[in-house]
Amino acid sequence: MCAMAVSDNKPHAVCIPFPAQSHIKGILKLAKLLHHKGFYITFVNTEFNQKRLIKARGHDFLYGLPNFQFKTIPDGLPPSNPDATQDVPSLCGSVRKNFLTPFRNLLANLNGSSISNNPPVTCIVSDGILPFTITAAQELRIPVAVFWTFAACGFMGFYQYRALLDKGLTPLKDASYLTNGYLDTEIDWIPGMKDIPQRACEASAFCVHTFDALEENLLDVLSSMFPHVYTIGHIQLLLNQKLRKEDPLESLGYSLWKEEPECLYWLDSKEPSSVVYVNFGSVTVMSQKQLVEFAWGLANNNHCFLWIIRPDLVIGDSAILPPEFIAETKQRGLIEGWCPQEEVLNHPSVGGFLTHSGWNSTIESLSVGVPMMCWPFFADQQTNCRYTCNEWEVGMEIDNNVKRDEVEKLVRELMGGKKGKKMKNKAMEWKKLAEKAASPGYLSTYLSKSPVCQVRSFLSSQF
Ligand SMILES: O=c1ccn([C@@H]2O[C@H](COP(=O)(O)OP(=O)(O)O[C@H]3O[C@H](CO)[C@@H](O)[C@H](O)[C@H]3O)[C@@H](O)[C@H]2O)c(=O)[nH]1
Repeated sequence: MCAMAVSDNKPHAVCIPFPAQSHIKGILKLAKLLHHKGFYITFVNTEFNQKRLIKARGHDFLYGLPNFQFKTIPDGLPPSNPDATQDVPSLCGSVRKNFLTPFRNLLANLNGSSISNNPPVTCIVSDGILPFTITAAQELRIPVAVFWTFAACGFMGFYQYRALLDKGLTPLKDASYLTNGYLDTEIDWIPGMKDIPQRACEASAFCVHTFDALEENLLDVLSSMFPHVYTIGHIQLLLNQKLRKEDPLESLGYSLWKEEPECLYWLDSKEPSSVVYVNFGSVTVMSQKQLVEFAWGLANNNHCFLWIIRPDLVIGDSAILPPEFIAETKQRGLIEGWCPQEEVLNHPSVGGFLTHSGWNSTIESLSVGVPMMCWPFFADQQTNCRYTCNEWEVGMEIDNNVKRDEVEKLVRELMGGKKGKKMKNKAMEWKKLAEKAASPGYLSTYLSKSPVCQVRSFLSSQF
């Protein structure tokens, strides 16, 4: 009688992310919260990503966590660079074709009492973009909560793609449509059920990584489309409250690349709000020419910068920075391959963030009051950028065809101009609202205001 008997009574959540960095991070954070709520957790990675996590964090990170285990499934893709993000379209194709069978087998093994060492599976917590998990949950007749690591605006953007295609509004006919006024076409229809990304409405709960003050109108629309929509708040703020420093889960990290924490010491040596932090996330790539434009844009003003250049950031080759740039900026620039981003954004020396507008980077920046310069690349990033700049008023967009003069000008504005100061004040307002949305006791205020509930009520009531 012992640990096993205690575990036996626990609800058991099988948590599965889309197999890419930001999704793994988001779902792993949610898994930690669920574990804190008393769940037994099985966390499912692809074999490829599990190897990367072990390489970046050491083998021990998989073990020694009570009631928390990692399992793997194959991704069905041919071998690729083990230190680089896999090709996203190929991954999406493989998720559709190859993931259901091994996932189903894994669930059967977890429920096969003779060989498993865990309680029976009681629910699935799945990334919103993995429809096969809904099939698996229906087969086992257990609830499935989908978690969107996108904002509500990003989700709605994806949702509109379908309608835009159906109405023939996209793709654009030719390059002249970029400049002939076509892009000002007003989108004035109300979303209809037929366009909802497939299967999401079959989930037992629909959780979004956002907070209500940020996206109130869209959340109201979403909650009229789905029966159980929950905003989770900025998940790291919840974790900060819940997990004590000595909690073994605290040390469970998320990065597929080895983090280089030395940059935090470098930041310690800088003045408050004096450093531009530059990071394009885990998927964005750029040409060598674009890299050089960013480099000279950063060099041609006097601000310090911390620039994270992933080994696979530049298309088809390793990043080559001009020696003159290195010489000119060596006193005020630091270049690393990957960093503990949230600690960097939280550092008092960071005054602005040049980002690709991935959702995690955006909400991480908003939640600590750091204004942004946005260079969106693909997917939800253009939508996030638009909201960051126009709705939340904490960002300035850089043209896709990036030029050094524009980068130089916008960095200057961001770090000390009138607009930069206004954006900083606004970012501090969002920070307070994000903290409020994650504070104890916030639930009741929220429930009385809107039908969208917080994930905490979902966690305590669903299972
Ligand atoms: O040096 C680094 C760089 C990034 N990160 C973390 O990696 C995540 C990056 O996520 P995100 O900003 O969302 O960018 P992508 O990695 O590009 O994320 C993909 O997935 C997101 C949804 O999860 C989408 O919003 C993006 O458009 C899509 O590209 C964040 O949590 C960062 O804190 C680090 O810890 N260290």
